[in-house]
Amino acid sequence: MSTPDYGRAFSLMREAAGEAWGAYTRHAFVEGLKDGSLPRESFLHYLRQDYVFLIHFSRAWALAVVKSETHEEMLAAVATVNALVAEEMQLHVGICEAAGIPQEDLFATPERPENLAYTRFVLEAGYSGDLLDLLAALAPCVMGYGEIGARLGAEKSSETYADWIGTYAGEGFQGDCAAVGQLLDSALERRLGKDYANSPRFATLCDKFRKATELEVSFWQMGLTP
Ligand SMILES: Cc1ncc(CO)c(N)n1
Repeated sequence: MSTPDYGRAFSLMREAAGEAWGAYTRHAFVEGLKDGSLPRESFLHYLRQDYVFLIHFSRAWALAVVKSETHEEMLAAVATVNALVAEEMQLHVGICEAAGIPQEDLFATPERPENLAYTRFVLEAGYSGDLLDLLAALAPCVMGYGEIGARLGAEKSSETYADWIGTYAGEGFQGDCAAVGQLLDSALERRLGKDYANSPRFATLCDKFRKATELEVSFWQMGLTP
């Protein structure tokens, strides 16, 4: 299976993240989703935490609207806020409701430190930086799940977590990843020029990308320990 193409900047940042990228996208939790061996309890625990994650993640994308400098950037950020709140969070509500966890309980889930660390890291990148700092911290979440979804959609050996896999492998989410990849490329070119990859600033953005990737690894690990 070929890896989906989410743009030039994403490829460069993923490359610069080194081993952390594989540790994230091929984590034991992910392999357990693929072959169905992940315990249901871990999955539901992860989903509850991820619902809280998505609340703060949506706030971070709303901050991307605030930090936008063009109408086009605003449109891309607004579309992502909507995809998160109106589509992805609905998946969590649906699966948890079917498992007997009502939506009110989901919203009141006590936040685990790994979850808190990740989302506040992303928000902080946006509060104290510009759109580039924020996007560098947001990109691993979006495109990482895009890569995982595409691979598991092609390689899964069990239907146990097919709903979850289908959400991230599907056209909707894959389209969101492509759009975020384009936003990242154009935001970089607008602020740093076409040769952005050789600017000193790019190295600091790659650091943010790598840090967020490491926080994704911790998030999966947290999922394995209900
Ligand atoms: C932790 C985490 N990262 C990324 C995504 C994809 O939006 C998600 N739902 N949860």
